[in-house]
Amino acid sequence: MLSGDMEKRQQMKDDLQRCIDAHKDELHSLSRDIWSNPELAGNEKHAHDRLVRFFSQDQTWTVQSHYKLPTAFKASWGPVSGGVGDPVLNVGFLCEYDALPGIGHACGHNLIAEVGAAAAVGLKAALENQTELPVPVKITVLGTPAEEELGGKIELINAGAFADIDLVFMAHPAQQDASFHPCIIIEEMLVKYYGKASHAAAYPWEGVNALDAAVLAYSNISVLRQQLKPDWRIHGIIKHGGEKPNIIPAYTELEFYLRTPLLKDLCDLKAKAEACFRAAAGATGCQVEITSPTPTYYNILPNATLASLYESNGKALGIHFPEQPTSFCGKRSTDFGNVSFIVPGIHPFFYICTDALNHTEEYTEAAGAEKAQLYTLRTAKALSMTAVDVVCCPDLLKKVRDDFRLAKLKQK
Ligand SMILES: NCCC[C@H](NC(=O)CCN)C(=O)O
Repeated sequence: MLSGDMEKRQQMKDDLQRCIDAHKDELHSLSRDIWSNPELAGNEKHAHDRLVRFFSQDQTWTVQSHYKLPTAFKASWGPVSGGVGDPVLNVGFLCEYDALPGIGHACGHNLIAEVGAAAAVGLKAALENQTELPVPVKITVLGTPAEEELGGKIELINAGAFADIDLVFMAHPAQQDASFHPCIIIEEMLVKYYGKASHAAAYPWEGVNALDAAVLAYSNISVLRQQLKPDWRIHGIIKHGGEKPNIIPAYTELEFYLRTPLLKDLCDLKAKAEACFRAAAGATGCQVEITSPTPTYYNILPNATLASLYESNGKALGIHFPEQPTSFCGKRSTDFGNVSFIVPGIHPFFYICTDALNHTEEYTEAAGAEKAQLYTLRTAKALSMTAVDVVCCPDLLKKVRDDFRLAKLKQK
């Protein structure tokens, strides 16, 4: 027999599930439209407009397009319950929608957008008729572009977009369901070599070969890798290697990603990498310019209370959470990590009915397939149900906030 409070929460969870199911075709159309029109980081114009239209069709949402960033948006609803002047609990849901170059939505960000929209619409349905919540509740949906490049969430943090948000939820497609999986710190290094052109056959001795520097740099990093800790990563490309075989390259450009679990390790890895890049310049007589053009993505802070609630709600919906997620490793990164340092939240991973790996063409196909929908909507329901638990139970909200404070202390 459920207690009165539990009975009310269950009724709210039933309401949100019915609402999400009632909107399933519209939600699928939303993510399919985004999937069919892949746009790169910072250029998600169609996705932005489509999501703004999705929320604007319901006049009870207050929608701000081009919110602080050209392709970010904000949709707000509420507050409900409580009296004028009462502190408001602002629950945030994040939508990502940037694709990858050449392979479209190979990370399923179209489904991230669908999960965020569905969970927000579901929570609204659960709250609409509530007049006696512990605190007034507001819902904020943030369209957070450019996760794969630029770090849209970090720009939004710096612009104050998260200042009044108390909880934050999103979920990411993967190969299995996991309420938490470690995502690590990442920093990009852009390396430019400047040499001197000359005819590569007639007067090669007159040239200073920037491609030699690039090749040496790549090789230096490749041998450095043997001496790195097993959970560190460094990987890169030669973005520009020259114009023609008979012109000794005067300019080359390389892009590298450096990843470590902890910030102090990142400093160590950056120093080792920089030594590799400068050695290549010295060996060839080139000048070198080393920059970090995008902000550092932080690791995701865990929140045990939110993760446990998510698992409990997910299991009630039939989600299987493997003891140890095996088929995908944690060596990936996300700008949600930076959000997790300023707002308590969760970023679960969810199965979409494929064993394909992210950032592959097979995953792109899976992210646009009908069979991903059941798992996508189920994830949205679990997120929304978790939000219901927290907004209805001040003790849980306190535990969430305690977890957040403890996790941040452990980072020091
Ligand atoms: N330049 C940042 C790359 C982030 C990228 N993130 C992911 O793959 C996670 C989901 N999109 C990464 O390479 O880890």
